[in-house]
Amino acid sequence: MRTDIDTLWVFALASKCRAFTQENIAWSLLIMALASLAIALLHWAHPGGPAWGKHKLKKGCPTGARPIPGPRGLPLIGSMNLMASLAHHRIAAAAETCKAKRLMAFSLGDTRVIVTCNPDVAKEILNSTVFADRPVKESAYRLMFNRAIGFAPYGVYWRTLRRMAATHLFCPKQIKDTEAQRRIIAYEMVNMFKDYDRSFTVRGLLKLASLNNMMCSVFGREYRLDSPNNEVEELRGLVDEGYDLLGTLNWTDHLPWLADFDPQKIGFRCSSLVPKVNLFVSRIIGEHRVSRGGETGDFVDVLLSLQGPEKLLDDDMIAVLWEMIFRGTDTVAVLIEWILARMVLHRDVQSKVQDELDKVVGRSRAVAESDITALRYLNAAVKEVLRLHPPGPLLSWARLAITDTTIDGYHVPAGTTAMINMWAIARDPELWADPLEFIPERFMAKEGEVEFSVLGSDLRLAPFGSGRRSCPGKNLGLMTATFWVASLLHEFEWLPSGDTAVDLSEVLGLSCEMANPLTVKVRPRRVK
Ligand code: HEM
Repeated sequence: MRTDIDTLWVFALASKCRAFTQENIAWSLLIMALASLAIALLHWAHPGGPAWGKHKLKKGCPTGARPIPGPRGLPLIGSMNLMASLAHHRIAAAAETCKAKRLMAFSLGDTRVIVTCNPDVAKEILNSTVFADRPVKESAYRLMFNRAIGFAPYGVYWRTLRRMAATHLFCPKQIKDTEAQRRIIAYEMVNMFKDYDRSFTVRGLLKLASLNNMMCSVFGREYRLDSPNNEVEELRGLVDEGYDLLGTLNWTDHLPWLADFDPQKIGFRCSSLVPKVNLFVSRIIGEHRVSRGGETGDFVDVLLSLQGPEKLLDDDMIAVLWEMIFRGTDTVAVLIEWILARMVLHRDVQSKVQDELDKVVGRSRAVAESDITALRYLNAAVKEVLRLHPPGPLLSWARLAITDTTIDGYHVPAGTTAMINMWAIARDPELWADPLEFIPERFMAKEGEVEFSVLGSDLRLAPFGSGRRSCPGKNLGLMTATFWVASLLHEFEWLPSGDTAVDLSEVLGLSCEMANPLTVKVRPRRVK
């Protein structure tokens, strides 16, 4: 408002001054417009586009620094189009065209981005302390994720949260202690699928099962899959809305001059979601406060029991709990749907998994989590699905350079966003034989060989990321998905639906899921 008034004064004074004739003002405006255009073109002419050009003009570059190759995109907005739909495909194609698979630069409006489709460079980025931060994302901040692990700035607070979650939610003992709840949910899923005598879609039930599982670990709430519940329905709605908001490319993150207009209504939607989340989670925290007798059962109890410097404010606690529910729900369900789709498509692989289940478990009892290590072929099939369909093809959340650094011999300035195209790496013909074929056998270690780990040590396939900010829920997520798939394949033969073929098209939001939900029929194979 103040600037508007100041501008009016300038124009009022100018109109009194002879030099400011209408003609002169028009000329000045034209010259200013041409100068802005020239600057925009100068920025845009730099490899990687306007954000890189702008930085070079403002801050310069160390002498002898080569520019990182990459598309220029359009003046001002750069390569926003790369992030439109299926960004992992578009970025891989651009890297191929620019011969910049190792490292490519591009601009998203004012944001400088680097991306790699190479495992060595990915390792350099993910394992460097310089890239231990996350880029600012309006929706993440508005949805409180900057107070939770995922978007907390790298530092003492983030480290405290990671340590706490590692000790009380993700450590092997805690995962073992929550086995019973996953077994009960597997049992409920089996019973529900058994009742379907026609073809059906699996997605809804898988998401509900994952949500119930997280509700139990985090909030200590136990719900039945077969009886609808208002609380679960409400949370499902909140998670879906949050997922949509975080998964949408927000133009104002990259074009700050758009922020006041909120053209995609993301700010508005976040503002109406946050009070609902606050109310929901505070209610559960309140109930725990009343019923606590000093014992630590679920994750809310753990957070409430923290004392001294670790003690969290209520708002921080809400953020941490909401993030766990949020992150733990869809990733697991999305992965299971892809695995089942591949099993329906590749019936020979499905039969091999079932033969192995019959050998290791037999048909007289249900699968237990303790069987999973011995199910080597099933584990190989899960890895092969993670290779072809990583739930986060760009590793979901990018990284941010805290200081200037050098990556693959190129100078990368502080404040640059880094992405890893895990999808492209996992399909690279130079790294994988017949990369588009579904061959679980490639992950079967031969005598004397070490099993391939997908947990972040080998960047040819690291669907949970790597380094300091890798996924803390990877063991829990992988165990849950593998165990539930083992149970579902042990109990049923999975068949195509008849009228709807399995369609492997993808849609990318925060996770990459099947564009057309999997529709199947099942035939029970374990007679009790
Ligand atoms: C199939 C299941 C899952 C997949 C594929 C997955 C994938 C990922 C990926 C790619 C990242 C980013 C890693 C990086 O920047 O290097 C991440 C981060 C994260 N994940 Fe997972 N995730 C899964 C399950 C879970 C579960 C079950 C939880 C919790 C209950 C969880 C909680 C988190 C959190 C809190 C972060 C942020 C870590 C940080 O910034 O320090 N994830 N996940």
